[in-house]
Amino acid sequence: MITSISIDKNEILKYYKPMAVDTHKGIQGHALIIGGSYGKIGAVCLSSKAALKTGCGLVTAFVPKCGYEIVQTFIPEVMVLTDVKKKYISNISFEFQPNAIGIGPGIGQHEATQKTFLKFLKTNTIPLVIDADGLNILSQNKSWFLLFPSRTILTPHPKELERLIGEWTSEEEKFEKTISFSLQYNVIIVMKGAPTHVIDGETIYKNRTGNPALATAGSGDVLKGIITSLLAQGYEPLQAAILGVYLHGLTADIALPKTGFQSFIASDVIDNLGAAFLSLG
Ligand SMILES: NC(=O)C1=CN([C@@H]2O[C@H](COP(=O)(O)OP(=O)(O)OC[C@H]3O[C@@H](n4cnc5c(N)ncnc54)[C@H](O)[C@@H]3O)[C@@H](O)[C@H]2O)[C@@H](O)CC1
Ligand SMILES: Nc1ncnc2c1ncn2[C@@H]1O[C@H](COP(=O)(O)OP(=O)(O)O)[C@@H](O)[C@H]1O
Ligand SMILES: [Mg+2]
Repeated sequence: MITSISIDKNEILKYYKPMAVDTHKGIQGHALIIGGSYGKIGAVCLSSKAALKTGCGLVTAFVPKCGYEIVQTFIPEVMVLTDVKKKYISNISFEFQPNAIGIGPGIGQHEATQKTFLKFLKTNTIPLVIDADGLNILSQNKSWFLLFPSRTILTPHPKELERLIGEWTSEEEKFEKTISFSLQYNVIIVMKGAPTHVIDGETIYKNRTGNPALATAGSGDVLKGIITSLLAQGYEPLQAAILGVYLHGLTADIALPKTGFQSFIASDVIDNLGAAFLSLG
C-alpha cells in the first residue's frame, strides 16, 4: 500500500540530532567524495564544501590529478587524494575507512572510469550515495544494479531517472516504476525535481521546501554533498535523504529575499546552510 508523507519541519524534528557538546571531528563522520573530470572539478568542490558545511568532521575528495590544486585552493579544509590519471578517474583507491561515500559529481563516463566504478561497486560495503554521471554509467550497465549495497541512495534528476528506469507516459507511471525499482534493489531514490520526492519502497516523501532558484548548475552536486555528510554522521540512509532535501530547499527559501530567483547560485545553497540549521532550533 502506498503511503505519502510530507517532508516539513515537524517530520524533520523527529530525528534531527543537534551536535553534542563533547563531540570532536574524529567522531563527526568522515565523508569521501569521488568525482570530477577535466572541466568538471567544480562539481567536486561544491559537493565537498557542502559536506563540510553540513557538519561532518572530515571530508576527503578523490579527483583526477588535474583537480588537486583546484580543490585545495577552493576549499583548504578538504583533504585531497588523486587518481593516477590527469583528466579522469581510472583507479579508485584509498587507504582509510570513510563513514560514507558520495560518488558521481562531474566524474564523466570514460571507459576507464566505468571499469574502476565496477570494481569499486564489487568490493564496497560503505554507505553510498550515487549521483550524476555515476547514475549515467549505471544506466549503461544495468546488470550492475545488483551490486548496490542495501539502502544505497540514488539522486537522479528526471533525465537521469529516465535513463535508469526507462520512459514513462504519466506521473503515475513514473512513480510506479520508481517504487518498483526501489523495492527490487532495496535502494532509496531521491527523485529530484519541483518538488523533490524521496521514494523508499511504497512510501513517498514529498519535500515542502525549495523554489525555482535551485534551477542552477551545481545545485544537485551540493545536495549530494549534504546527503553524504549526513550519512557519514550516522543518520540512517532514509533520514539522511529526507533531511538533506529539506535543508537544501530551505537554503533557497531563506536566500530568496536577498538573491531573487535569478542570481541564486549553487554556492548560495552552501552559504545559507548555517541559517537553515539554525531554523531547526
Ligand atoms: N561546475 C561543474 O563542474 C558542474 C558539473 N556538472 C556535472 O556535469 C555532468 C552532467 O550533468 P547534467 O545534469 O548537466 O547532464 P545530463 O545530460 O545528465 O542532464 C541534462 C539533461 O537533463 C535534462 N534535465 C535536467 N534537469 C531536468 C529536469 N528537472 N526536468 C527535466 N529535464 C531535466 C536537461 O534538459 C538535459 O537534457 C554531471 O556529472 C554533473 O555532476 C553539473 O552538475 C553542472 C556543474
Ligand atoms: N524549479 C525548481 N524548484 C525546486 N527545486 C528545483 C527546481 N529546479 C531544480 N531544483 C532542484 O535543484 C537540484 C538540481 O539538481 P541537478 O539537476 O542534479 O543539478 P546539477 O547536476 O547541475 O548539480 C535538484 O535538487 C532539484 O530538485
Ligand atoms: Mg546533477
